[in-house]
Amino acid sequence: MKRHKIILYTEYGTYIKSVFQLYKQNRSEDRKIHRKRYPSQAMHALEEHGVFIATYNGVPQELEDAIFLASQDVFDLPTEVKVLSTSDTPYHAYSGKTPVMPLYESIGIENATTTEGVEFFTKLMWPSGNENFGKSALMFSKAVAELYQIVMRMVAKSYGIEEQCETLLGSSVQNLRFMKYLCPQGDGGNPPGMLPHTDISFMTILHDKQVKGLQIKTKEGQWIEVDPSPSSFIVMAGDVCMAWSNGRIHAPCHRVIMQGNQERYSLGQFTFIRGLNIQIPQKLIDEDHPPRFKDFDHYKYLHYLLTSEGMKSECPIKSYCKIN
Ligand SMILES: O=C(O)CCC(=O)C(=O)O
Ligand SMILES: [Fe+2]
Repeated sequence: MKRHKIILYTEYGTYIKSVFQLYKQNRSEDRKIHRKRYPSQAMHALEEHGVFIATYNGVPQELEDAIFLASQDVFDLPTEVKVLSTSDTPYHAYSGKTPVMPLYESIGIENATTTEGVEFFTKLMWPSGNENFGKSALMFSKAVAELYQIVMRMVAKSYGIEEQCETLLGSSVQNLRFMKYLCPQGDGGNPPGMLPHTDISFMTILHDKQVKGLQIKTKEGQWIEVDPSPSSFIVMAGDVCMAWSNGRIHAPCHRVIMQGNQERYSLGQFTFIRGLNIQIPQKLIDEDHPPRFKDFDHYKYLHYLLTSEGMKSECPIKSYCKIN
């Protein structure tokens, strides 16, 4: 089996630095924490911050170039074609330049780690085919899915729930979304690139073409700007992971603010859990941590988000399945 190197960087702003401080007493010389030595680093980062930046060598430079070319290719299509990307699942369809987020446009491939998923999308966009697009999307999605698995196995090892984790991984579906943000025009105040939110996924892995914009809110309420760098993948817990972990893992609020005069392209691989009830692992329940969430189905939760109750709720995951 191919082994990928993953380094959890801890040097991005105060946000990530505070993760570093946890380990400072054990290591004096370097600020990179290797997976073998500190498998619990991922778990701690997700509990404390809900996010960390992984430097991951599973996406070689050629694939990196190819996937951003693919992204440009899809956004260059006429709007009439892009709107053909519909979905029965909320938040999975094409979304473009809405009045609340006029700079933002996104389109996604469901089941992007499967040939069928990628072919379905490619044929919809390019009925006469686009081999380069299909190849890059599938390879990129598979590589990022591998990073997701590495992270989840690290987390599971720390919690002692390796078996349940494999079941969860077996039911994980990857949706790859291409995102594009225009630069703000004129001087009449900056419209948001993306409004503040927490993710509706189990986990999200973000990667951008090195244009700043993403900001993450700390538990203390401070917005931290994420500095993009090559090979950096932002691993972030979604609301569903928070509930699954019995509230131990934090799902951070984040947003995109466009500043400079460059368009921003980013990629998000969103993991959803299909065909398996989300259930808090027994090991994460004890006297000090009574169960805080009922079992639930991730896709039913997605549909709940569009109900009037879900839309009104300040924290839909809690209104949906929190035990009072
Ligand atoms: O473009 C980004 O970096 C963030 C996108 C995001 O937060 C989302 O799609 O949920
Ligand atoms: Fe997000």
